[in-house]
Amino acid sequence: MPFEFKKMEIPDVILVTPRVFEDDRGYFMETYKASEFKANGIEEDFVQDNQSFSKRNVIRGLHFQKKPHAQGKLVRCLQGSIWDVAVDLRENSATYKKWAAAELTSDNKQMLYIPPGFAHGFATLSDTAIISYKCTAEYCKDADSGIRWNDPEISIAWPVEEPILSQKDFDANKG
Ligand SMILES: Cc1cn([C@H]2C[C@H](O)[C@@H](COP(=O)(O)OP(=O)(O)O[C@H]3O[C@H](C)C(=O)[C@H](O)[C@H]3O)O2)c(=O)[nH]c1=O
Repeated sequence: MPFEFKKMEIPDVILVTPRVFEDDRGYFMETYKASEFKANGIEEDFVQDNQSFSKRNVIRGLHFQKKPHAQGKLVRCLQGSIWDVAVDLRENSATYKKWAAAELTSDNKQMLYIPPGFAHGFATLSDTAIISYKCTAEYCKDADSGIRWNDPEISIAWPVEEPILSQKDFDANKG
């Protein structure tokens, strides 16, 4: 089994651990396989890949796209380490406005699946971090939305105190 799938405390959020094949040259690993993922609760198809580079203490988020452009995301950290967060915004969910998080690093090679209907954000824990993530819907600027990274109703225990934010994310703080 090349992947291990572990449901988080919000069961639809899934932590995926790939099998890493190491040898004298370095390592190889599969990072996605439709048959394995579909058999383990990640049934959506992915249609767009993104990559971003962030400096220490950057928080990107919390972002989501409004229906019918809601995106699921499969996030992994290629360099450095991030603290990745999913917030359940599905109003009929038993875990509405609850959050789940995982530390994704270039060493642990773990991936977090965040389903459509969730907000996503992360904090950069290393000097720099590069993430790559697959999306189940294409970017739609008009559907782009977000909630405050430090929304008191959600109260995420961020490991960063005075984050570096984009103007968009900073302005979200003005409520
Ligand atoms: C997301 C996206 C952005 N853009 C353009 C729009 C802006 O001119 C520029 C930077 O976008 P933004 O500041 O929204 O980038 P992030 O703050 O990294 O946003 C992302 O961060 C959180 C963590 C996410 O999960 C989302 O994928 C996304 O919201 O790229 C595109 O052209 N295509 C895209 O798919």
